Amino acid sequence: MLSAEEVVAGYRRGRPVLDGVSIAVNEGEVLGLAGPSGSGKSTLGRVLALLHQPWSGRVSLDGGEVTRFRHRTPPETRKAIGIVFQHPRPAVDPRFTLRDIIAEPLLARGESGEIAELADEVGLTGELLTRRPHEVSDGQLQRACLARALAPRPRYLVCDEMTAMLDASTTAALVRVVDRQTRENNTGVLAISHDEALLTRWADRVLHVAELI
Ligand SMILES: Nc1ncnc2c1ncn2[C@@H]1O[C@H](COP(=O)(O)OP(=O)(O)OP(=O)(O)O)[C@@H](O)[C@H]1O
Repeated sequence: MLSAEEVVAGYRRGRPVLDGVSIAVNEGEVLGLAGPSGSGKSTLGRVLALLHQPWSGRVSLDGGEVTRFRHRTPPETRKAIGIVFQHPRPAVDPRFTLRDIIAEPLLARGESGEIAELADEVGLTGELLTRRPHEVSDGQLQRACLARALAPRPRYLVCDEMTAMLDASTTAALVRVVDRQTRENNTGVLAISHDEALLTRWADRVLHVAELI
């Protein structure tokens, strides 16, 4: 289980965005997180992915506290929690090919054999892998970002408005990829979206940020 307990977090002193929020994502489930713009969904996703350190409260992985920035946690913890953002372009190095983008987390561990398999999993064909970000669409780049997030085979995946920029067919394709991960690898997913209809179709259960206090 990946959980946040009584988290207080924000960006400006004395103005918490999350004020005593608790949430738990179970293995093998898609938990939807809904709420209006500005309600703190992304902040909570970043707290769970260890990219935003809370002022107080805890983040726990299987009951063990991991409340630290990613770079200060052991590699197993970093590997266990992946994240995909709404906007793929700022999330990638524009000089890299899609293949290099997907390979990045694997090369660090000396494993490159899985790249073709991952690319196939997210629906990227061979020739596309040789292109750089400016030569592909947002949807194709987001597929690469999803493959990169899945490369370390994370046990939990935060999808922060992952499909908000994408057309209906790419949205459906990426949701299917994440669903397969959930079923086959028992990955726990936090699906963040302002689109309640999408969450109703996709998630096993849906929570609203306002309910978490
Ligand atoms: N990097 C930041 N610096 C300062 N304030 C921020 C930062 N990121 C978010 N905020 C503020 O924190 C509040 C919550 O933002 P957050 O992005 O977590 O909400 P959200 O529910 O995900 O909204 P959206 O769907 O619009 O992204 C907002 O008032 C936002 O302006």
